[in-house]
Amino acid sequence: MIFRQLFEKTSSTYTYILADANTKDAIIIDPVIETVDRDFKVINDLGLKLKYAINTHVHADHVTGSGLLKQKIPGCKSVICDPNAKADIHINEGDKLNFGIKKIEFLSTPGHTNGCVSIVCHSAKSIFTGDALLIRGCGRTDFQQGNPGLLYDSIHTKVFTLPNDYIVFPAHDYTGQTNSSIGEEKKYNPRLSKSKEEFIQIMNNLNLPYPAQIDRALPANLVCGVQE
Ligand SMILES: N[C@@H](CCC(=O)N[C@@H](CSS)C(=O)NCC(=O)O)C(=O)O
Ligand SMILES: [Fe+2]
Repeated sequence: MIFRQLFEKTSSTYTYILADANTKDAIIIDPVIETVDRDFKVINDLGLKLKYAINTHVHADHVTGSGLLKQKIPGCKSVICDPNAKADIHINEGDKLNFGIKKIEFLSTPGHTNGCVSIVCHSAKSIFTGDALLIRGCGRTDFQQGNPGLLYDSIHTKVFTLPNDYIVFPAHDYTGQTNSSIGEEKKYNPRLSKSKEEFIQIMNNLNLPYPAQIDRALPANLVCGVQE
C-alpha cells in the first residue's frame, strides 16, 4: 500500500492518498481546492492512477478539491454520501470501493452532518473518520443537521466497535497530532468516553465560532467545489 497524509494549513485539513503499490490505482480522501496542485504532483510523481476523489461529508470550513481533480484527471470519479451534493457516485452504509486489490468500506456515521461517512481499510487496519471522530475530540454538532445524540451513537456503535489497534486518521487536527487509535480514543477522548447525556451536554455548550470559510464552502461543496 502507498499512503500519504497531507495537510492544508488554513483549515487544518488532512487529505489522504491511498494506492495499491502494484497496480498504482489510487483514491484521495478529502482534498482541498487550494492544495490540488500539490496533490496532483504527488499523484503524478508516484505514477498513480486516481480512480476516486472522496469527500467524507459536505465540508463547511474549506472548498473541496474533488471537482478540480476530476478536471485534471480524466476518469476520476467523485464520491460522497450526502444525496443533496453533486457527485458521480453516492454511497451508502456498507458500500465498498476497490482500487487495485485494495478495498475500502463505508460506514454511515452521521451526527456532525447528516451525510457523514467514515472509511475503513481493513487491510491497513485504518479508519478515516472525517469530522465524526477527531483526535481527543469530535465534529461539532451545531449546524448542518448536527445532532449530538446521533453522533454519540454513530461513534459508539460503528467506530468504537472496531479493534483497538485500528489507526484513526481524522479530517482535521488543530493541535499538531496526526493519528490515534481506536483503543486510545475509547480511553482518552474527553467527550466520547463520557455517558451519552454528558456528551450531549458538552456538545451543546461548545460555543464555537463558525468556520471562517463557511459561506463560501457550503454552496461550493454541494457542486463538487467547482461550477461546470
Ligand atoms: N476555526 C476553524 C473551524 C474549526 C471548526 O469548527 N472545526 C469543525 C470541523 S470543520 S466543519 C469542528 O467540528 N470542530 C470541532 C471542535 O471541537 O473544534 C475555521 O475557521 O475553519
Ligand atoms: Fe465538517
